[in-house]
Amino acid sequence: MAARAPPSRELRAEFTDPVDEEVKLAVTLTDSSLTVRRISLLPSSPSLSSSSPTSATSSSSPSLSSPLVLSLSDCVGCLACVARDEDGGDGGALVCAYFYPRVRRRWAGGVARAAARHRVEQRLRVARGGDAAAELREAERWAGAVTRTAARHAALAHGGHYSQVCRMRRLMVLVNPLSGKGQAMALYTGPIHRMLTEAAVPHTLITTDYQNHARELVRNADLSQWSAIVILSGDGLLFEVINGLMEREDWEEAIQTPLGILPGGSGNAVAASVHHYTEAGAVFGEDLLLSCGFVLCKGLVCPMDLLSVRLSSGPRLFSFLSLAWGFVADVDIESEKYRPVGAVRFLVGALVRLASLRSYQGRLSFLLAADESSSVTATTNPSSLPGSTFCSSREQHSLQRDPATRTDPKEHGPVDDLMTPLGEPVPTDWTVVEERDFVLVLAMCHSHLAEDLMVAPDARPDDGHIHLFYVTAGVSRPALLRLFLAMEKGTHLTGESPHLVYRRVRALRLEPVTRPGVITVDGEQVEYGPVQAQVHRGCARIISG
Ligand SMILES: Nc1ncnc2c1ncn2[C@@H]1O[C@H](COP(=O)(O)OP(=O)(O)OP(=O)(O)O)[C@@H](O)[C@H]1O
Repeated sequence: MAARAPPSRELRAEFTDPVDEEVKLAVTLTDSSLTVRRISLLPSSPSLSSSSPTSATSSSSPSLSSPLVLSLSDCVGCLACVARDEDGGDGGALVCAYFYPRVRRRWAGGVARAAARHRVEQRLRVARGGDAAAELREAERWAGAVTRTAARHAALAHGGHYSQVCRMRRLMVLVNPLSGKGQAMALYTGPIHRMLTEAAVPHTLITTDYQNHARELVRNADLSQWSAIVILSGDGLLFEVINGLMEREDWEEAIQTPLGILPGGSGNAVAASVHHYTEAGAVFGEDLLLSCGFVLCKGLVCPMDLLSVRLSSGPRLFSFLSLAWGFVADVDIESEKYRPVGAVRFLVGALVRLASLRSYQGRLSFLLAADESSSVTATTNPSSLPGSTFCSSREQHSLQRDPATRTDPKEHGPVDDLMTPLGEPVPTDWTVVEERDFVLVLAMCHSHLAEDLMVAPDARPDDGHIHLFYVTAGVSRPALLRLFLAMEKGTHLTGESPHLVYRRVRALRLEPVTRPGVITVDGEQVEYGPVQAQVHRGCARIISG
């Protein structure tokens, strides 16, 4: 076999088909692809024989079949190994390259759906020459070249915004065996373990035994041993991990540990968001798992915003996803009882709650993002609601924002510089919403609230915005249902519903008056009462790309 490296950084060689040693394969590796052509022996043809890379017999000349072009952007890794023949003897050295290109499949009914990743394994056998060690070295040389070129291709394609997960240390893969329908372990032992092996990603699997196990683990872990922490579960386990990291003395360094997510829960909001950021069409279930597994193997890391959430009592929380009150929070908590049906639990819960639709009284204030239009419909308005911390705009102008001096000195994490303490009026540059009756208030940091709920299509992990939505009372049941159905494709914002308001903000405060009620942070129920949050841009890091 004659391998050479022409000036164009191409690598060319002739391999044989692992199934049929008689079949020769002409292989070319460029910066962007691996191309494989079968070399077939045909009756002499002057034009073909002149371009042939191999010698041919006197009665026939080699021709190249149409090429199989595999894009390195779809490659997770490439390994070298020794094949075994049927008797267990040395079957030659193999190069095994693993690709996950997107293909469009169809529903049984013939309706087109988004392209989903599927696995393609390309095996090449080094031509036998009698020196098994040299053949294995050649296979390793090719496997290394394919792996390095694919990694370089991924880094270049995504630009300087992304860094790469260190391959020298291990991934900590946390699995909640009870998440979703209780199938998370099967997802690991199936496609995920295979993918990580193909990508040669060293990792250690840890299953959680109880609630807050992951939180304790990461709070006390020697993080220098781990390249990233990956969650194969629902968003609840990610909530534990982020808050565990933020509880550490070395929180500033700890929260820089790259975080990866694989969908194993029932909502899988962050996994669906990570897939959305790849700019591919929506996929669900195992297709989403493969997409997130692929992103994980590529290992590109970008900054991720966190919300600092303050309740009227207790320590502050760090949120990466959502803060909800009203319809959405009620559905999330009430649908727990339908957990065995998986993601459909939210739909069932929404229909049940829709039947007994109610409104919730309270006050909502926020600090608009700098690039939001100042001509907002929400305006300041004095209130006479009980327990009000509202003050008129004149009163607000006389206030100083001095939050840094009001935080607990023992508290870990970034200083909340946009909020005044709960119980004091909001700063003067905040907007107080005139309406007092809401059907829902929902603040989002990512695009998706569930696999099939694209609430904030334009959200990006580090855009520095809280995507705030609220629906005011008076919305009809059909209109609210239409709104949620439109969220599957993210078209609800173009529907011009007079009851739906969307604002990009940097901080918000919610003061519920209706009691009892439910507030959730990242899908976890928290103390009911006044709550406020501000964004800390790029505070954490997520494997995305
Ligand atoms: N072994 C365990 N036993 C009991 N609870 C656990 C265990 N491991 C994790 N938990 C807790 O279970 C809760 C739900 O977990 P998780 O979010 O992973 O799954 P899910 O609720 O099915 O998914 P989603 O959040 O997408 O709906 C979390 O609050 C987590 O802290």
